[in-house]
Amino acid sequence: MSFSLDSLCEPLTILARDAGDEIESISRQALETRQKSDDSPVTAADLAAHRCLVEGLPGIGKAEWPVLSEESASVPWAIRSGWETYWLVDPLDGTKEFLRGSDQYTVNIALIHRHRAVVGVIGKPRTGEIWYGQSGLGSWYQRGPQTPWQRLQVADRRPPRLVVSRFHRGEKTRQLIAAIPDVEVEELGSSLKCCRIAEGLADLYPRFGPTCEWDTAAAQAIVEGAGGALVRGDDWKPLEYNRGESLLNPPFVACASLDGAWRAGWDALDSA
Ligand SMILES: Nc1ncnc2c1ncn2[C@@H]1O[C@H](COP(=O)(O)O)[C@@H](OP(=O)(O)O)[C@H]1O
Ligand SMILES: [Mg+2]
Repeated sequence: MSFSLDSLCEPLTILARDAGDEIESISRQALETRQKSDDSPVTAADLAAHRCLVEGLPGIGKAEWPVLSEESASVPWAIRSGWETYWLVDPLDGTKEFLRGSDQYTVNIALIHRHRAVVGVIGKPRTGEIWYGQSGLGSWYQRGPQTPWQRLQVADRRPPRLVVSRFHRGEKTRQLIAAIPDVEVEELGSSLKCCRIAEGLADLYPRFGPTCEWDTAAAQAIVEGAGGALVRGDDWKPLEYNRGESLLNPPFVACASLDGAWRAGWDALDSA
């Protein structure tokens, strides 16, 4: 790509914090909730963050890069199929967590180039924390606007530490947990599960239930930048983006290592 990705870090970080401020300025008590077709909620906070990102992104990177947002995702495949480089965003990932008063929701911004997530930014609006990653090159964490960036590196522990969704788990996740001896399990909302892996504080995030491309893109760049992987659960290849009409991801795992101590439990599940 004839573009210096390093120059994106500062403006993307500022934009993710601005979108987070939009979310925080809206009182969750007064929120009206509408259900989307996949039965997930959408609120004025999602829409305020969406507007902030859609207005801000064309001024970052190249103006001609399109923006695909969870809140404006109905771009026909006939148009999307011509996109080589575009922004893929989830303005408020973890809306259910937001509505229940938890702080486990995020703003996700990814740059996709030729079907791969090359840059990812995840902001945690309640705390002002930011995770930034460039796939294969490095990932960093910043606690707040004036604090230094820290380099992230995955750590592969035995016995493995799993992170799972609080609301979207399913029977197969339960079976996997039962199949891994001495496993530790932490429940966490949104893409923060992948941030935990990038930080070296978790080893595996299995996701068998449905997710959309904007849920994983930023997280994948950050996990890969920290030395980990985010792969399909069937062929172990990295998740790819904008490959067809559907924006649903297949089942996947994010992990510190594909040969982690959890793998025997996974293989036993597959052959059962
Ligand atoms: N039936 C479904 N189809 C598609 N995506 C779904 C879904 N159920 C949940 N999700 C995705 O899972 C995300 C929440 O994940 P988690 O439980 O790990 O926090 C939701 O993010 P949003 O809150 O952005 O809608 C949503 O995108
Ligand atoms: Mg989401």
